Amino acid sequence: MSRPSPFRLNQALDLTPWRERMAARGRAQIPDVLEPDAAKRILTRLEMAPRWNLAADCAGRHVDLDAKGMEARPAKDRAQFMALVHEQARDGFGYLFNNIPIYDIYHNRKTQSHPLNEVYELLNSAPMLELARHVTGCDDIGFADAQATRYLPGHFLTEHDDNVAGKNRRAAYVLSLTAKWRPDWGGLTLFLDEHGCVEEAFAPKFNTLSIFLVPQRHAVSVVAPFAGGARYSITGWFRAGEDPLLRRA
Ligand SMILES: O=C(O)CCC(=O)C(=O)O
Ligand SMILES: [Fe+2]
Repeated sequence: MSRPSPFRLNQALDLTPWRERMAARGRAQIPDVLEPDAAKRILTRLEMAPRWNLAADCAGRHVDLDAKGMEARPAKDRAQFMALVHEQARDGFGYLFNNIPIYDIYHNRKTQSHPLNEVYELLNSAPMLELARHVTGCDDIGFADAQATRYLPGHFLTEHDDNVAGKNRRAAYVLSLTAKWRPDWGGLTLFLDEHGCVEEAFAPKFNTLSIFLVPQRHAVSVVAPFAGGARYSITGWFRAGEDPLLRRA
């Protein structure tokens, strides 16, 4: 028997404007998406998480390091690592941010009591998937994958379009849980047109759900050295069909 979810959508949400915005522009930023208490409790779980990975593209290779372990490395090693990450980002696809792989953790039998499993369940709850189908018009959305992300000063994600063959990603989402943010701290989700101009930017905002259709060119601008906090989100994709990992024995 499944447990009742501790996290619920805001029952008073009117999705009409966001569905219209999505139809017109392929993206929408929905405020107050969860019950406020739910958003606060998820943020607390992220703030208390004992381990964050440092995810990066280092010389063209994806690496997942232990964020705290990296901080403890000699300055020379860190500088060498950063030089490779920056070189990759300059003209290619690059990224540097902290993450917790919620989807993988949920599907790993060894971590059945992980505090973020309920976040996977929220994203895959009937009301959330119904919201995603309703707002995007993609009726075949059947599940969501998810990771928690934390962008600290210097973190970024360069331009890409989220399109990966075989993943059936219909729409990307970013559930922002950043309690206090200023757009001049960076960390903006930038949407780019075919000329490389910024069409629109979504700033982190507590308890908002950004949804945008795949494929679509976008980037996360670098977080400023003077940012007054961390940019916390749950991000992933609403995907067509059944979650392939639910078919385990
Ligand atoms: O965090 C964001 O605003 C966007 C994240 C993103 O584009 C991605 O993970 O592919
Ligand atoms: Fe993306």
